[in-house]
Amino acid sequence: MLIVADENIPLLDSFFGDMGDIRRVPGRTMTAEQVRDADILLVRSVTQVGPRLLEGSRVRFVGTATIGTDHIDLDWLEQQGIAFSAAPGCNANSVVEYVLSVVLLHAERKGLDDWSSLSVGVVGVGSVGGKVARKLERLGFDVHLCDPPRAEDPDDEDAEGFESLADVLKCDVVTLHTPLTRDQAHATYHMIGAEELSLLRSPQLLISAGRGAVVDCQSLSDRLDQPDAPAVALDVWEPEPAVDPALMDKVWLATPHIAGYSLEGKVHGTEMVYQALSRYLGLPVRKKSGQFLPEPALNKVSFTSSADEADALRISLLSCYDPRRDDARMRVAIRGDEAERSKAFDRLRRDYPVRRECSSLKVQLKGTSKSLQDSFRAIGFKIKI
Ligand SMILES: NC(=O)c1ccc[n+]([C@@H]2O[C@H](COP(=O)([O-])OP(=O)(O)OC[C@H]3O[C@@H](n4cnc5c(N)ncnc54)[C@H](O)[C@@H]3O)[C@@H](O)[C@H]2O)c1
Ligand SMILES: O=C(O)[C@H](O)[C@H](O)COP(=O)(O)O
Repeated sequence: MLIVADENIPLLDSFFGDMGDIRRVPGRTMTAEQVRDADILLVRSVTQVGPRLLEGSRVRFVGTATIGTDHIDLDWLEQQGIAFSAAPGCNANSVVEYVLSVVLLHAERKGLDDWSSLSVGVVGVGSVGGKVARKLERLGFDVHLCDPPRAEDPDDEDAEGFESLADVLKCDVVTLHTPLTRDQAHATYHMIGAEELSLLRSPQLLISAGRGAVVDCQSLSDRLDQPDAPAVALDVWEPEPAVDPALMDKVWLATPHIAGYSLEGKVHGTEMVYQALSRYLGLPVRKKSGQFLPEPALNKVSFTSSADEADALRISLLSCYDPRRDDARMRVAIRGDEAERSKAFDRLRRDYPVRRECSSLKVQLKGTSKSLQDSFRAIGFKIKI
């Protein structure tokens, strides 16, 4: 069996080595020629999968080690009888930690003593947005939710209290977690356009961590030229990989589509596709991720009752993930003509440093308040009292 795989899928040999021969190819430029004799195709978000890539090939199973599926022509795969699996939720926690760190830095920049005094609007309340909302609620934030497809779904038992997009855009922070969809009810392509952007004003913060084209980035660039523009944190761009350097200069935090790039998120993505392929082939479905996610023995911090509680939370969260490091790397790397910028964007992603989630950090909280301990638990740290 021949498996053709994006070379940037981690742990290909460890997960798929016993299943067949693996041919690694660059995902961004994958060609029909490279996949023609494959039985299995494994991709990430940068490969467009549809008739142009697969017509005339032997491929019977396509797996994407990602949450998003907007790069896959799902209808065509179904018509062809080609099995498909994504990795829903694999890196949701990583995106949540990106959002929490961005909100923390925003509150700090605004000089707020209590970050949870901010109201947060979550647009798209699925796997990622739902987790963002639950964690923020546990941390005491005033959270508002917008998800019209769920609000209209009669079978969704938890679909309560959803608000309109216009109402949610009144929050201090608005964070976008919808898929990119076109030609369907509540399509999200350019959902945040000139009109919506005119409703967002300084000192509000817009975070975009779903897909770039959910925001009309030309309108965003124009809006950011105005003096009352909101602050913006962009993890996803329109277009990628050729990020517009003028837009990058105007946004507060610029990161190269890495919100989901924790080690845990990447390993779980590969494992979920491996398990789906095992089921498809009728092989035993094993869990292998644990061996690649060791407990980092050195990652321990401790605070006592004398610690400033806000500082303890801040130090711990930012020591796990500080988006300013990714922002700094991106601003240095993205330069030159379109081809150079595209290469730099992909290089930043390919060579991304190992990033562990908060659950990998052991925090000792001797003699601290119950509310601080609850906050650490809500974020996902392991705590020792
Ligand atoms: N930046 C990153 O690194 C990164 C990482 C993971 C996922 N993503 C993106 O985030 C998206 C969401 O992931 P998920 O796991 O939460 O998906 P999901 O399918 O679990 O949830 C998406 C939610 O968005 C809702 N939605 C759809 N159209 C909407 C609209 N017009 N307005 C408001 N809500 C709408 C859906 O009803 C659903 O509840 C993915 O599709 C992917 O594109 C980005
Ligand atoms: O959809 C997802 O899971 C994320 O956007 C993911 O982080 C994309 O990563 P890529 O496949 O582009 O490496």
